[in-house]
Amino acid sequence: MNLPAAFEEKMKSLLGTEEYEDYLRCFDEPRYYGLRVNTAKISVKEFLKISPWPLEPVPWIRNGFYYDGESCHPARHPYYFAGLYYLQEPSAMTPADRLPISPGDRVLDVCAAPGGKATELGARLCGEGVLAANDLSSSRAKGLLKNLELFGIGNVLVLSEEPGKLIPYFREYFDKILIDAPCSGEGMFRKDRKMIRAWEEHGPEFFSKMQKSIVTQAAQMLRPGGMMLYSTCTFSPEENEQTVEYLLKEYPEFSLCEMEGYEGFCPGIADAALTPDAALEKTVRIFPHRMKGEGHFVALLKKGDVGPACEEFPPVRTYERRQYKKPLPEELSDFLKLVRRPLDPSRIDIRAERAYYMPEDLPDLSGVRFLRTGLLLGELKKNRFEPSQALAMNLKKEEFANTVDLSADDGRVIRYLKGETLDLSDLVSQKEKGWYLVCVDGYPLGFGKLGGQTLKNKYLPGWRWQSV
Ligand SMILES: C[S@@+](CC[C@H](N)C(=O)[O-])C[C@H]1O[C@@H](n2cnc3c(N)ncnc32)[C@H](O)[C@@H]1O
Repeated sequence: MNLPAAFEEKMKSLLGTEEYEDYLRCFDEPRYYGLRVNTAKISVKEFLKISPWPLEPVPWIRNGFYYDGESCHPARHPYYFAGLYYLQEPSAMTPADRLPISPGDRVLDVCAAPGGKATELGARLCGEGVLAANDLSSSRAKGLLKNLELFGIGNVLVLSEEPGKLIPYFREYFDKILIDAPCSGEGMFRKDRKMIRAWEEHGPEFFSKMQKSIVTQAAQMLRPGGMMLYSTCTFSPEENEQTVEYLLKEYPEFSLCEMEGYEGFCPGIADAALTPDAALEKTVRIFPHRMKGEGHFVALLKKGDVGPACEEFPPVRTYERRQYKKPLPEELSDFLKLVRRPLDPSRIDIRAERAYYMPEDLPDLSGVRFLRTGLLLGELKKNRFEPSQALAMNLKKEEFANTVDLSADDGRVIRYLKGETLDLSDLVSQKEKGWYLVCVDGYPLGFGKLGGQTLKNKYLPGWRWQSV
């Protein structure tokens, strides 16, 4: 294994020469493949009943499992297209799992693309509150939007901004913030050898400056009493303990919190800070030679309360609701009669022929670069309404009046995902027609329009199943 000499030296001083040998040995072991169940769509118990593959629990993550990536291909199964799980390296499941989220929270994921953590944060909101998922890279933010839509998360903002630009809009707005920072990726050397070359171009020093700026910007958007989780997939103290140390120095109202432990977790290294601080032992380091996952660092922090106890949780600021003032277009209200879920009409916003269902209590976002605000319900076309793929993924089967439910081994499922027209003469009568929600084993995949026992395919073309 050809590791940069400077990296080797630092790892030896971090681990000691003997343990460093254990670390090197794990480069010869196979990588781990992980799958995280989308609990917004299916419980872990139900998923285990229908899982097409043997799964082994990731012991420190409630909804995380190992699978055999050499023989199983969960990304090529209809359940993946139904958004029932996310494929994620097991250690990378830790940050979102250890940030406590309650339905109704306002949550910000500052560096969110492609959505490995944001999808879990969104699932735990259970449709209440708001998830703002941001990523500086607008091309990566497109993938983030797709993953959030696939997961069925509708109470979202997908933003693409430099975090400092967001401060005036969201000062002390969020209850929870996750910063999965851009980093030198040392923890991924074992899984992805390309990271070694990247490290040689931009190492810890480069990323540490960026991280300090991101954490201090994010700190200003957290409300007093709120919680922040900082994570990286690297080992270097400059990017881990020292970034946390910097935040604590700049914002003394923050303090480190204990998080739920696991026997393989190592405490953060107090001496790795510029001024050693025992509180840093509350942070967690994950080493690939100590447990079945790649290298990570996770720190959970709380923003101090202000003033006396009665002000501990200042009232949540509310904003004037932007309302669509005119009555809803008839074609939209007709379509919404098929949706069996209480919708608040004042949350429907129509912009440029597109209808959205907006999260509550948003600040005015004019001037922010975004890819999505709210759940895209669909498009108003000439005298008709076309529901969106995002809406199909956000609905549960029982929340739509007309459904076609196919079993995963019915060949029509893959044909539907490929964009083909389906013959449904065995399932529906001649007189049935209109919008149908197509499901696999009870989990929505997308819409189709039925007429004469034939289903016209309305699956989003950009998401179609590609033949290999
Ligand atoms: C470690 S990755 C995030 C992975 C993501 N949390 C996940 O679990 O899928 C870091 C991300 O930070 C983004 N990024 C880099 N600089 C940034 C900045 N200043 N503000 C926000 N995002 C930034 C990168 O585009 C990259 O997508």
